[in-house]
Amino acid sequence: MTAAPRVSVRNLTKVYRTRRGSHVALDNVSLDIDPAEFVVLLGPSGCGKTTLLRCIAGLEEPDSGEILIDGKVVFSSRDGIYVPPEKRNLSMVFQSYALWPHLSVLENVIYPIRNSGKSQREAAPLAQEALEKVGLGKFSAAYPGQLSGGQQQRVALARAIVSGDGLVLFDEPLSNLDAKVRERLRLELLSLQTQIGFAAVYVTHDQVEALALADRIAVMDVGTVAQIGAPEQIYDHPASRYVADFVGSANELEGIVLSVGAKLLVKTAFGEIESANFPASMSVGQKVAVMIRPEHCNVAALGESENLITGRLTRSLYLGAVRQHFLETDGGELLITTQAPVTADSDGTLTVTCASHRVHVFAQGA
Ligand SMILES: Nc1ncnc2c1ncn2[C@@H]1O[C@H](COP(=O)(O)OP(=O)(O)OP(=O)(O)O)[C@@H](O)[C@H]1O
Repeated sequence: MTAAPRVSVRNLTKVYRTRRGSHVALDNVSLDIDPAEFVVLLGPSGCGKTTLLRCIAGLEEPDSGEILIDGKVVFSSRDGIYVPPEKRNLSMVFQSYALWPHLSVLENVIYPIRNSGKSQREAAPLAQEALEKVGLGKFSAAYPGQLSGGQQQRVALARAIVSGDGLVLFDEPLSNLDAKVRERLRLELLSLQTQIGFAAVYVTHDQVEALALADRIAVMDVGTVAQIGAPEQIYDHPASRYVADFVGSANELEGIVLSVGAKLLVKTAFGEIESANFPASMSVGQKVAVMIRPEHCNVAALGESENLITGRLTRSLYLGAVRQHFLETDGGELLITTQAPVTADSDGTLTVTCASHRVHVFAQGA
């Protein structure tokens, strides 16, 4: 038997009404989050991820739909139920840390425990233990202003986990921190989550962060969930051009289907391209979008014949872990990435190949 979801969002719609008109921020969104699952809401600015998080938290009241936390209805438009945030048994971590500046680190963490009715004597050791867990045991007497951004976010994390709620909501918690601290905290957050076993809903527009943290990523597109799945599934099998484009980088070109079989043959500006990744409903003559990730293109070896594209190598950039190369072809520019340096032929051109199972084709407009 599988455990009941920690969070169930059912047919949630939220419309913001302003003097300039109304804006549908969430359009019939449904989503289940398992206990101890880490779900990342990913998408560009304005797609509705913060609104969804705030609706789960109870900071925003949806127009219609239902939200259940641990099987208990906390919002239902049909039954007129709206449980306020403090009664939803969840914690939140914000981008701005939201610590009390006049309280010590320990007192900041004690605060939510006291609010839940425990005495100071009961709360203090629990708060100290949470601070030890985030590596700040020695800083309990310090004030937030005396700590670095990363340390302040650790205090916020301690405060979120101390309540023992099974659900923690994160609103871009690492985006104010520099890259190194962000990477460190990502790892710490993951090990805390594994250790404690809370469910996490985490908002970000940073795809690397999403891929690194998530059990499942929900890619959002103007108020809807465009695709939800494990990071590998989202990256390797994007359900639409939008998802393919937003997660990872992609060369995109338009094409027309020439033949449909086990593989699809498409006429593009780069020449004829074969794909083994295409929707079932393709037909000859149909206009399509072809997507090839830069890292799936390799320099063609002698005798190679699959999906060859030749272009003039105009620039190679060394980026440390990878190298980026730009090929000017008759059909436009192609970006490829490699780990090893590449050398153009004596006429300045380079021929690359891309395996057909790495070429994605979508119906135009998908
Ligand atoms: N209080 C509000 N009043 C009116 N419109 C709002 C309000 N809050 C959000 N919106 C609009 O709803 C849409 C979704 O906003 P939301 O903040 O959920 O997006 P987001 O994906 O979290 O974006 P970001 O990454 O920029 O925070 C946006 O178009 C936004 O302008």
